[in-house]
Amino acid sequence: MTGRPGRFITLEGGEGVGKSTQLAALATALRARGIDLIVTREPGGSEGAEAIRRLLLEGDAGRWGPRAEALLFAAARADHLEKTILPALAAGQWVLSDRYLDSSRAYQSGASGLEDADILTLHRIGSEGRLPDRTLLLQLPEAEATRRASLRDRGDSDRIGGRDAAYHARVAAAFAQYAAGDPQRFRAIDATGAPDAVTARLLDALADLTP
Ligand SMILES: Nc1ncnc2c1ncn2[C@@H]1O[C@H](COP(=O)(O)OP(=O)(O)OP(=O)(O)O)[C@@H](O)[C@H]1O
Ligand SMILES: Cc1cn([C@H]2C[C@H](O)[C@@H](COP(=O)(O)O)O2)c(=O)[nH]c1=O
Repeated sequence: MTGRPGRFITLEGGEGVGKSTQLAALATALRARGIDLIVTREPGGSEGAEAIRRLLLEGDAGRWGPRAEALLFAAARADHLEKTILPALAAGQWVLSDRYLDSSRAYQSGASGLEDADILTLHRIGSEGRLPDRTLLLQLPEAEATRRASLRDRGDSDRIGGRDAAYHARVAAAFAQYAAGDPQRFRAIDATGAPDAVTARLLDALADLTP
């Protein structure tokens, strides 16, 4: 126990925006400021949720329809929250998560056509509607995101990352819309430029929460 409240921070964005790179850099910078934290990810972050991750991301494009996919993401999130996120917060740790609810809103609703209200209902049932204290949305121009995603995947993208450009454009537009609708929780971060410059922007966006 640190005596200070744990904070729940999520990093969101489309493919290739640099979430993994920035999560690692942010964790290092926050630890250097004396913050005790864990780094986690979705889908995954607990034993059960990692098993669901494999179901979701491996296999044929048509393995799951949009509804089954949304239910699986919600089930994985429920386990992740219960087994990993809530215990860490209760112990006073910060939790930095690579993706969370807003990815389901952007991918399964905004891009796949389910209702946002239905995704939020699944979240209420599965995860008591728990929201992050701050959501950092990394944003890149489409061409740069595509370039970085292909560097990352080297021709071997997963079931969802491999969807077409129009799908990923809808994901990016949905993220932007959700961020604009909730400026208290979201901060939109320009992810262009050198990694260190992006990390500095992320730290600025957490300045009101850091000790
Ligand atoms: N600021 C940056 N400038 C140039 N290249 C970057 C930058 N940040 C990350 N990259 C590169 O872009 C690719 C994608 O980065 P990364 O894996 O961090 O992002 P992501 O796709 O959002 O994360 P995830 O793997 O969690 O989906 C990697 O090859 C990484 O080295
Ligand atoms: C949490 C979550 C994720 N997705 C998608 C987004 C990505 O294509 C993959 C995860 O891969 P990453 O390299 O680990 O980012 O899953 C989704 O569609 N819905 C979600 O709720």
